[in-house]
This record gives sequence, structure tokens and C-alpha cells, in this order.
Amino acid sequence: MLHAKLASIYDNVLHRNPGEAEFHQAVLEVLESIGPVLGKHPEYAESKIIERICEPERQIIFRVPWEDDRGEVHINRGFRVEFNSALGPYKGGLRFHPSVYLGIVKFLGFEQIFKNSLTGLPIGGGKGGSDFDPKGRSSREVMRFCQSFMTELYRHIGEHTDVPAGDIGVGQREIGYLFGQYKRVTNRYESGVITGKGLSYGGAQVRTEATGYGCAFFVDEMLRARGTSFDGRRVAVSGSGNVAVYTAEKVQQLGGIVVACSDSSGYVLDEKGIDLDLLKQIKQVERGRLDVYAARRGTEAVFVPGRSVWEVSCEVAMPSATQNEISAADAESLVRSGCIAVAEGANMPTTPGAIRVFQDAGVSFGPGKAANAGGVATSALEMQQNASRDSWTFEFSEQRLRDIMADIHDRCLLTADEYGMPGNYVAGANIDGFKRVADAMLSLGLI
Ligand SMILES: NC(=O)C1=CN([C@@H]2O[C@H](COP(=O)(O)OP(=O)(O)OC[C@H]3O[C@@H](n4cnc5c(N)ncnc54)[C@H](O)[C@@H]3O)[C@@H](O)[C@H]2O)C=CC1
Ligand SMILES: O=C(O)CCC(=O)C(=O)O
Repeated sequence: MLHAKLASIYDNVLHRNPGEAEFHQAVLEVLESIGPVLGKHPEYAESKIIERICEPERQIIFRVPWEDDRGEVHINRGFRVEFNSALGPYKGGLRFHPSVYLGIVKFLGFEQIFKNSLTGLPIGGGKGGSDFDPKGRSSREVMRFCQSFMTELYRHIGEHTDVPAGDIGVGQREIGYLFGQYKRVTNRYESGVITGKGLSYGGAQVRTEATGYGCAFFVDEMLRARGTSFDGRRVAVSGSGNVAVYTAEKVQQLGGIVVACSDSSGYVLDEKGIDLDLLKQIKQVERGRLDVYAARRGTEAVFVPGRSVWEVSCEVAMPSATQNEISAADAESLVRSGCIAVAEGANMPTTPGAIRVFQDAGVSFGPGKAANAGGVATSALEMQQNASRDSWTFEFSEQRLRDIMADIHDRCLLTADEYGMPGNYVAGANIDGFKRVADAMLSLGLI
């Protein structure tokens, strides 16, 4: 039930942003948490902080023309939503996927404001991308697309303005092409303009692994808070991209057994634990599908086409693919199978109904803006290293990540306690993330 003032703000968001279902969902989740904050802080309502936070500072939409290997011309649409810069330059990834439209970019940019705030680092919130589908495209086609995309985007970004990174469909290969084109059109070697770079040209140790490792560290803390650990526990991960692979790697290092992962064609069940070298070879080197994993692994693994990985019984579920991938029915089945912890490696993978099922069943539920904040936090560390022309070791960077994740975990719990909702990580993350941004906005005047 929304506080009356928040209900009217939400109605206005629906009215002003028609047809953007994912953005509406992300806004509602935050508004549902922050009611108690308004009672303690009337100054936020007086200055219309919430109305301002729900309105992006700037939205850029542009044409991206490019030519495929056969000489055919294609036109895609590019987006960058610069949502909030109260805490620092806009910061957030670029997503290349055919489902991308303004509502997806706005939901991701909105989430990013609070996530980035939770890291405690000086980064505002933004997100971008395109409806370009990289699947089946050659590297030369991807390069031409990235060059065309950056030929427009470059005028809107900068190390003190807006700093993109990767997301679905944008990994180190794409970041290289994007940075190369930025450097070419601006004639500036401005390393801090984009993060997720390769180590040979200004990238940071652990950025590739950071979102997945960070999510595993977050679950480690959630399990510790329940008086238990990963040791010997069955874990299911969705996806098999950047976040999923490094989630699985760190979970296995922490003693869990990752028995399943997926892609958009189905899932693999491997009771002995996913063979990460084989998975990386197929997904990162060959860019192939998961059925190849089962075929090469032999009798140890089965590939289940066209089904959801959430039918696999597990004690820990780590959704790491895409938004709204866990339905309420999936959540009920996970709870029946003995699931005690869920952490969102992906952004908003759990539907509102599924979150209620988990919370009602006493499952520890870590929302994405807390659990997957390790990626953007390590991007902010990459910016620090670029600014000081320094590079840190893997061990030091991983320890920084671990400390940041433990701190986010503890602040979520402390804030949830303070506002009378013990154990509610969703409320803790939303309130803590919101308050830091709101306080900065109050200090900066009416901007
Ligand atoms: N890369 C990063 O640093 C961060 C990523 N995230 C989020 O993590 C999620 C995954 O991103 P990445 O691993 O970077 O992308 P990726 O492109 O490396 O991997 C995406 C994976 O999700 C799967 N997938 C995509 N759509 C799907 C669908 N409709 N059904 C089933 N599987 C599907 C793909 O097959 C692939 O395995 C996204 O929600 C992203 O926003 C969150 C924080 C940081
Ligand atoms: O590293 C970054 O700047 C962005 C990561 C991201 O897109 C996310 O946290 O969803």
C-alpha cells in the first residue's frame, strides 16, 4: 500500500511515461519502500525530491546507421538516459539487445541511481544502449556498429560528465571498439571516459569478474547473517554471460556447487558442478550455445531445451540473465525445493509477485541494486586508477570489492532495522540508496 503522497507521484509517473512497463515497475518498488522516510524527513517532500528523481536529467535518442558484411545498410536506435548526477558523473552500462527501448533504458538508469549511491562512491546514475542484435554478427559488423554508435554518443560523454560501461551484449570486445572510436573522433586519450576496458589500454583488474564475484560475496554475507555458509550447498545460476560465469566461479571457490546455468535456448543441469573452463571456452571464446556444453561434457550433464532453469531444485538461486525471469510460480517452486537465499546478479530479474513469495517464506532476498553493485563499484575503482594513472593488483582490487559488498550488505540490514523492517534487504537498499541521493540533491539547490 503506497503512502497517499507517493501514490499521487506514481500516478503522475504512469501518466508522463506511457507504455514503459519496466520503468513503472522499478519506480513502484522504490516508492513502496520509502514511505517511512517521508515521515522522518518532510524536507524531501517539500523540495519535491522524489518527483525530481523520477524525471531523468536528460534523455538522448539517436540514429545508428551501419553496413553489414554483404553491404546491406541497417538502421538501429541508440539511447543514453542521463538520470541523476547529484553524486557524480552519470555512470552505467550500455545494453545491445533487440528488446531495448526507452522504457528498458529508463528502468536500468533509475535502478542505477540507487545502486551507485549504495556503493558509497562518487557516481551518478545513467544507462544506455541500442536495439542492435549482436547475435550471429561477425566481429567486423560489431565493430562497424560500435563505431557508428560512438560517432554520435561521443559528444554527450566524458570522464567528468558521463561514463558508460558494458551490460548485456556489451563486453570487452565492444568496449574496445567504442573506446577506440571515442579516441579517434576526439583526439583525446581519455581513459576515464569508459570502463570495462582491456588491461592493455587502461582497464582495471577484477572489473571483468566484479559483478559476479561481488554477488557471490553478497550471498556469502547473507548466509553468514543466517548462521550458515555456501559450503556444499546446491546453487542454480541463470544466464551464462559475464555475470553468470563469474558468479559461478566465485561460488565454487567459496564452497558451493553450481549445478545449473542457462541461456536463451534452455538450461544445463550438471550435478557434479559446472565445469567452468569448458563453459568459458564455449561461451567466451566460441560464442556458442549451451547444448554444446552438454555434448562435450558427456554423460555428466544434460541440456534441457526451452525450459526455465528455475525448475531445478537448489538452496541458493542467483538470477544473472535478464529482467522479470523469475515468476511467482517459479518462486513457489524454488521455495518448495528448499531455497533459502536469492540474490539478483541481473537487474530486476524477480517479478514483484516472486519477491513477495520469497519474503513471505523467510528466504533471504538480495535485490540487484545491492547484490550486483560490485560491477559498477569496480568501474568506479577503474576511474580512480585512470585518474591517478595507476593500476592495482588483482588481490588488492578483489579485497576492495569484498569490503564494499560487505559494507553494502551491512548497511541494508542496519537501515531495514532502523525503519522497523528487520531482514528486509529490499527496503534497506532502497532507503539507504535514496537518502544519500536525496541529501545531496537538497544541498545542491533546485537543479
Ligand atoms: N555486466 C555487468 O557488469 C553488469 C550486469 N548486470 C546485469 O546482469 C545481467 C546479465 O548481464 P551480462 O552478464 O553483463 O550480459 P551478457 O550479455 O554477458 O550475458 C547475458 C546472458 O543472459 C542470457 N539471456 C539474455 N536474455 C535472456 C532471455 N530472455 N532468456 C534467457 N537468457 C537470457 C544470455 O543468453 C546470456 O547468457 C543483466 O541483467 C545486466 O543488466 C548488472 C550489473 C552489472
Ligand atoms: O560498470 C558500470 O558502469 C555499469 C554496470 C551496470 O551497467 C550495472 O550496474 O547495471
